[in-house]
Amino acid sequence: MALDLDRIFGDLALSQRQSLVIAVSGGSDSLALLLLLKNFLDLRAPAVRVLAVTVDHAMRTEAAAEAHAVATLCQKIGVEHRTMVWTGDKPRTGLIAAAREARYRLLAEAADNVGADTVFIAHTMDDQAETVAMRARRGEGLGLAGMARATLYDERIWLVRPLLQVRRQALRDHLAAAGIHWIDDPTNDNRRYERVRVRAALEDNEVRALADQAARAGKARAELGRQAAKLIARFVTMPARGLFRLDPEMFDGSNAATHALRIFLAVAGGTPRLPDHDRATTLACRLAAGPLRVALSRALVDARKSGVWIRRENRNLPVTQLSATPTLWDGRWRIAVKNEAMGLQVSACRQAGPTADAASRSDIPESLVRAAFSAEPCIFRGDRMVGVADSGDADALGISALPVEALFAHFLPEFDLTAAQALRRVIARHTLPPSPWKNHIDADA
Ligand SMILES: Nc1ncnc2c1ncn2[C@@H]1O[C@H](COP(=O)(O)OP(=O)(O)OP(=O)(O)O)[C@@H](O)[C@H]1O
Repeated sequence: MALDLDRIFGDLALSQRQSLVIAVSGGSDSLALLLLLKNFLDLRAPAVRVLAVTVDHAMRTEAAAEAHAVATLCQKIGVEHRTMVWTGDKPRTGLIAAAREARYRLLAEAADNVGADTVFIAHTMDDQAETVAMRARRGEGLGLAGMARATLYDERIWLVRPLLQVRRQALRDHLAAAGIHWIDDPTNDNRRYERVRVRAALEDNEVRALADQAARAGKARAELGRQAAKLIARFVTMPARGLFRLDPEMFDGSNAATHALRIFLAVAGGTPRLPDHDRATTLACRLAAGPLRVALSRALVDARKSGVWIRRENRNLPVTQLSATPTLWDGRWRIAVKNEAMGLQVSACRQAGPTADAASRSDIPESLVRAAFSAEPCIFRGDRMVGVADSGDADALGISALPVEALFAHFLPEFDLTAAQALRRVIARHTLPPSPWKNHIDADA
């Protein structure tokens, strides 16, 4: 059966983009994506510039020749190609995860170089089914949504997966019909990997069922995010540095209220994952009942008459030497210094600071403003405090400090975008780029 290009790509907002990157390993899936995308653009958006990128992880000797084979094919079909090599030392443990991290970094770098905000990757329905099966085995609730059809990388580049509804065999048939050979990655047969074992155990008819289940779970998660975004817009504020106020009215027993609570616990605590679902649900119920003070997932929740207040728990705050390469401090701030030789560190302020504005408002408890401030980042030289990390004093020393939300900063699946945008309005950060899928319903719509 011929693959329907409009069905695969038709809902993507491509024509207003000047350039796109496509990640091509040389395997069947990404080669097929390359041909299909090229055909689609020739028909529907011929002005868009396409750059195919192959990452050579410098881990197998054949990799350079494989990248070269992709380059040759690209030349034949009139697509620009670039090989990006992962240079530098490889870690002894966690090599696969490090390679993946390096791959996305290099793909994003290639995209930056051509002014593209979109990188196409070729995950298929088979990959999706395997992902969901693996996550189900580990008991990950929200993970059952699988991979999103678009994921925002480092707050700026969309990783787009247009083939999540296409079977791998259909792609191979397409390549065979075009007389194109692909590379078989030997790790695909190595039973040491969980994914390979899961793949082998999946019956053919289970693949579609699991992918459909993932699509339904993805929709449900997006809906939960939209409901939570509405609650966030209505009930959440950040009246002082590092201090969130959730209106007690928000806690109406809904899943959306629990979801919003989990988001702010993660953001205040600087964690890359949402806190445990069941513990957060219990907490949301207790918050509706009355005053309470409890720590969960590095965040401290203080429920008073004046509101439900959330801030970073004042424990285990790191002390980090500053360098020219930005460090993620406490999962909450990205901080760098131009001149490493100055010997500056960042650690928690630990003292009352210039927060008089907020504290002078009678409805904001001053003790909480001070407590929240003391867990914010300050710059130190030895024992002497130089200033708050994002103050003019620090700026004058060549320090750059940007708040980040570890929860959403690195990989943000499209189904969490609406909630992330609502959060960013609360903390007054610029909004994130809209999904490249035209039919995404965002909070702004
Ligand atoms: N070496 C590479 N160079 C360029 N693109 C690659 C490379 N390896 C993988 N990709 C891209 O990523 C897609 C997914 O590849 P693969 O399934 O091997 O990665 P993965 O490790 O499972 O990815 P993830 O960890 O994101 O699920 C490929 O179809 C291709 O688009």
